[in-house]
Amino acid sequence: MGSPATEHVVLLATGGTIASRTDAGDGSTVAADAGGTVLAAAGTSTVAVEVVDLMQKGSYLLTFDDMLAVCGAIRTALAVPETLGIVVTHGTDTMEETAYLADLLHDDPRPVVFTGAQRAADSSDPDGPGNLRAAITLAASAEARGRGALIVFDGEVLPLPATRKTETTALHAFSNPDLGPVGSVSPTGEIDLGPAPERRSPLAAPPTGTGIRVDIIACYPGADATLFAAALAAGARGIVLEATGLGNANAELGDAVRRAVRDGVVVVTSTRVHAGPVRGVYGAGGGRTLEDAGAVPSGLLRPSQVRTLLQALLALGLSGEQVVREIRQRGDPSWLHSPTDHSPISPLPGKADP
Ligand SMILES: NC(=O)C[C@H](N)C(=O)O
Repeated sequence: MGSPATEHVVLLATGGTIASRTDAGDGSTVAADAGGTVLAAAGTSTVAVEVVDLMQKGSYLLTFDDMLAVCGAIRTALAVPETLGIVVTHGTDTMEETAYLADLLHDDPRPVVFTGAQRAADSSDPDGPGNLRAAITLAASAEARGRGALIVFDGEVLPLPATRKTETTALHAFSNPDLGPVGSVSPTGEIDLGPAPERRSPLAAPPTGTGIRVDIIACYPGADATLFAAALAAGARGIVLEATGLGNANAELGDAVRRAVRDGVVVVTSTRVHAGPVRGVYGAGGGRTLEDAGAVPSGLLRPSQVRTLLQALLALGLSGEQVVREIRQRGDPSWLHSPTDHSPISPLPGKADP
């Protein structure tokens, strides 16, 4: 990579709105700037930054292999001893997926910090430069070590997992409804971080090109099993139910889940609700029925992130039993809450914790 011999931060540029401009042809907003331009917009930095252009895409266009390529580039950059930390500039739409995958695979104390923008680079008041300055500061800091991957956005530092994009246009694009932010970076670069969470052991890097299919199926009033069956027909090895409430579907989907699990498909129940755990409590097609049919409750993991985890586990070729264990452990609310002072989730009646 020809990295500088002095300590530096590596900026991995992938595109997104932070690198986007208005297309002269059709007026749409498209990723256009290389990483050097994105960095220049942030002004001079006290820390040296090496730019690596990985791709130039809106993050809504990324594939699982693209996400793995980002993780591979992180590993390559961390093989250089002078690398202090990594910044990934990324579209906000699917930052929660790539950052979570990076967090799952991260086996190094040095920080990996994802950031982006809500306003394009050619807007009159872009937010990308400020976000990038904060990300570089954090990636170069000793305070951020040992915390895996982080998202820094609009001054807030957010942990993975359970962080997701919760605003389509507001500058405060991300939140973590369950765990909250872990700290902040002020506009002048002061870092304030809470206690570092205990980390689960890292996953091995899955191979690219496996083509393993994992689909998300939404549950809603009147939903039938048509889309679930279509996913299976398309070859899905895993299905995430974006269920209602505590993780509920209906009797028809419950029957479909039972058959799919019997055929070796991993079915995970997540929820469309923003906060709180998924639990198998209700019958008649609710979460209890789904769990009895063999679905795995995702704990605090929302569909975007548990789909990423499931795809990684299946690509690693783990057994069904191992996949289920990993999902239960990595979504476990008591573990995700444990190292911080966030209030614990109150127990629910009717079903013991998994
Ligand atoms: N704000 C953004 O970055 C959204 C953009 N569409 C993306 O995800 O690439």
